[in-house]
Amino acid sequence: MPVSQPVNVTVTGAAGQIGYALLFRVASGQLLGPDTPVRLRLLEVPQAVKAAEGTAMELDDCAFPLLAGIDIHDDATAAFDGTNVALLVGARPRTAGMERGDLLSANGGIFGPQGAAINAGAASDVRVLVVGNPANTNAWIAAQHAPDVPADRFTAMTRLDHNRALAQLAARTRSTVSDIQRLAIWGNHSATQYPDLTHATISGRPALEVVDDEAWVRDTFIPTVAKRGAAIIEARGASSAASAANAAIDHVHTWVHGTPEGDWTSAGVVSDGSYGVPEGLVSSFPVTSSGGEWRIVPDLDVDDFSRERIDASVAELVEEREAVRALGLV
Ligand SMILES: NC(=O)C1=CN([C@@H]2O[C@H](COP(=O)(O)OP(=O)(O)OC[C@H]3O[C@@H](n4cnc5c(N)ncnc54)[C@H](O)[C@@H]3O)[C@@H](O)[C@H]2O)C=CC1
Ligand SMILES: O=C([O-])CC(=O)C(=O)O
Repeated sequence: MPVSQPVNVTVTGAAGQIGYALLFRVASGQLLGPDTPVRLRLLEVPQAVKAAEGTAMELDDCAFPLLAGIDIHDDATAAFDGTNVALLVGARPRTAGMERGDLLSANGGIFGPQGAAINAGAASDVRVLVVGNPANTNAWIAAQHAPDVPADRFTAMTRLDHNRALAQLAARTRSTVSDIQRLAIWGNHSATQYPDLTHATISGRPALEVVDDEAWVRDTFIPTVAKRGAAIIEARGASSAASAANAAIDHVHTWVHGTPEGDWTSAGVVSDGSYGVPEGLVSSFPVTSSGGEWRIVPDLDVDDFSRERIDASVAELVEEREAVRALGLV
């Protein structure tokens, strides 16, 4: 990615609540670093373009030295033309009475064309992060419509789950999040996800030994992390926004700048068949990043409990993929 030339960052759903928490941080340099100017490309549906214009006015008013310009679009082809980083946040949320198939169908109608637009015009180094739910399957749909873009450029966000797990474990063990390494989220960004402590360490000691309470891990830690999105909605009356934006910043920053030596993080990436996850599915794995590429952490031992949890979440991903196929969306 160029350092002196502005990097084009396209954000879809720019007028939504995550968009509002995300754009200012991108423009201030937190996404790509303090030496990289950015040009923002905002994509919204026509009825939300005016709100996006309001956000753009506020971005101007911040006088960010790294912000090289803002373009606002209601057309995906224009919004992704020449884009280097695509943050696909805008999605059709689930509303009362909506079945899973309806949600997949509505989002297939968004992420298929956006994948095609990325295929048609994005820069050759494009990196895509899908935040909009169902994030893994939306990323898979977009990738299916972008045959000329290497599939590993399409990723789904499970960094929020990873960060939630770090916070829960730190609180329980009276440690800090920086003491914790090698925690992992596996599977789907949904309630079936598997937050895995079996390889995690806290200040170098096995996390499970520090916790020393299997029942807490099984009955409290895992469900708390997996259902945190619903708990935030219940408490706030709206879904996670600032923490989701923060995780998107973390995901792309790590992708571009790498993981620290000896540690890893979690991201939804296209499976290469590792750990029995069918090739091609976008599943969360423990991953490292270096040279701008994610790599699934190889050769981890998977115990019986973990195997069962990973398989259950991956089964849900397979079901989503089959439902999308049955709907004729790919
Ligand atoms: N992966 C994750 O960890 C998380 C994912 N999410 C998901 O992120 C998505 C966005 O959340 P919020 O910002 O809170 O929603 P929101 O409803 O506040 O904003 C969504 C925005 O997307 C726009 N939009 C809809 N269709 C679009 C299209 N085809 N092109 C461009 N823009 C479009 C809407 O006009 C709206 O402004 C939701 O799907 C939510 O479930 C939220 C939190 C965490
Ligand atoms: O649960 C939701 O609707 C939003 C979400 O993905 C999360 O907060 O993890």
